[in-house]
Amino acid sequence: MDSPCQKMDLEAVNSMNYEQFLDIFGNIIEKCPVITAAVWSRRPFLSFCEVEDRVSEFIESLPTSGKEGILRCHPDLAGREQASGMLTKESQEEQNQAGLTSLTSKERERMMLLNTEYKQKFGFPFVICAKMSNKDQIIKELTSRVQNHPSVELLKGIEEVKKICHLRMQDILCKGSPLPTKL
Ligand SMILES: NC(=O)N[C@H]1NC(=O)NC1=O
Repeated sequence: MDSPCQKMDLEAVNSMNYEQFLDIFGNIIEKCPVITAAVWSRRPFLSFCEVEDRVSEFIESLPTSGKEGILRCHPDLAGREQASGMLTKESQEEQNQAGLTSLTSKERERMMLLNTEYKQKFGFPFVICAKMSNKDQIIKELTSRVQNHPSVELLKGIEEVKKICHLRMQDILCKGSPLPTKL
């Protein structure tokens, strides 16, 4: 379903050139603008929902290594990039909202240990839609998911990527992100 607070005009989106489309939707999948760039060719979209469907189709068409690659583009939660101010603005906002920027030193240490254990086991980072959670739930999930089989975690991680994408799309549409000046 399309977002009820949709402010951006679908016609305007359908008439964007790929640079404009990438400017606005380039980070709906964290640091994977190639996905947005591929999806642009599928215009015209009949709804904003269809943009997300095309993104999901693209992701599902990838082999395991490609899906793992998408997960690897995600920063650790409460990790090095956050500490050094290197997060994308989207990830920064998501981690803020989940309370991950105000962890106690004990919580931060626990997250770091678990993140390291998770990456060593699976070869990709733990991914969860931070905005749909809070720091306590995230630590609990991480503690539990690190026990899973790699094939389960690949599926779970990709499901979370799609949730993150959905909220990023909603955010763009609700904020009525300014259309590119070139239009
Ligand atoms: N590792 C991880 O889950 N990162 C992501 N999650 C989220 O909500 N934003 C991110 O950058």
